[in-house]
Amino acid sequence: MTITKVFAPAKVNLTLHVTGQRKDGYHLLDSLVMFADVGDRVTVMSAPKPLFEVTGPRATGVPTDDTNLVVRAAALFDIPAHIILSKYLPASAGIGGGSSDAAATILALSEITGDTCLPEGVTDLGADVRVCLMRQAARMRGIGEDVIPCPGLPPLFAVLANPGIEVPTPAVFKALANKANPPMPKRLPHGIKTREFIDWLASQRNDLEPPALSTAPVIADVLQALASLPEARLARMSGSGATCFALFETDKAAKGAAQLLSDQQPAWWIEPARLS
Ligand SMILES: C[C@@](CO)(OP(=O)(O)O)[C@H](O)COP(=O)(O)OP(=O)(O)OC[C@H]1O[C@@H](n2ccc(N)nc2=O)[C@H](O)[C@@H]1O
Ligand SMILES: Nc1ncnc2c1ncn2[C@@H]1O[C@H](COP(=O)(O)OP(=O)(O)O)[C@@H](O)[C@H]1O
Repeated sequence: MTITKVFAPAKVNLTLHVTGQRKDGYHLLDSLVMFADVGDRVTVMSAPKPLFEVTGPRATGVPTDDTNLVVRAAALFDIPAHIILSKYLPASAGIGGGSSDAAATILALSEITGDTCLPEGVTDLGADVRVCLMRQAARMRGIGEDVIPCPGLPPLFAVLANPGIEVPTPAVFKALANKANPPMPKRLPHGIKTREFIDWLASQRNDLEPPALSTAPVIADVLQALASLPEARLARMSGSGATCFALFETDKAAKGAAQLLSDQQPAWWIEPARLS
């Protein structure tokens, strides 16, 4: 039996500019994305018939049927598999948990089958799956299908915080007042130091922050708590929320701040993370 284990990192939208809307309702984005060293785990075993299990500390409420993006991703391959999804990331949280799980499943099954081409239907799994397959710093445009790697950026040290409420992505896009906002500059930073990179990020935006705040006002408390942490240089929301992040210049500062925030807010999901 072949066993393949693949990590499914949290996706963090360091910036998220909404630049337009297509006729089918999907929004055009310009987003700089990095991946965290915290995430879910997908274990795939070749098996005589398909079997799917969800375990882990954040398994509650995650679908175990064929609506799970892992099952949908596995269905793109011709071989049956026993798949165990270990959930560590909160769901509907703006950090692409389901998309990253789907990408990890595709990577695992590609390794098992030896297929080097992506199966057809990947894009239909969700707008974020392409960038999650790349799992490195990337610029994402279009509705998520246009993804280019962004080498030359320093890793960042972050605290991720989620107040425990699920924020559905469609509701946040619907509440967005202005759909046509400026994109990021044509050329993104390259070969810069951490402090300059964070200063540059501070000059960019997440256009979904205002509509997410109107949908879930607790996000303002999360941003305020993150911004108040010692040595925090920037606090911002990821994706359509509710997970927010604070950025620090060192690993030590991020880990200390995560501990402090966990003491203040024991009910929130809080993780220190390295982003790259
Ligand atoms: C907003 C982002 C930013 O990275 O992240 P999350 O907040 O979901 O993590 C993504 O674009 C989300 O990607 P994903 O979660 O895969 O979205 P999908 O399943 O394809 O779409 C869910 C719904 O979001 C809206 N949607 C999504 C992507 C997009 N470019 N425009 C949209 O309007 C649509 O209403 C769609 O029906
Ligand atoms: N593997 C999965 N993990 C979490 N949620 C999933 C998964 N597959 C499907 N879903 C469904 O997708 C919805 C969005 O979850 P998720 O991908 O975590 O959102 P987001 O992209 O905002 O972080 C959830 O409400 C859940 O019902």
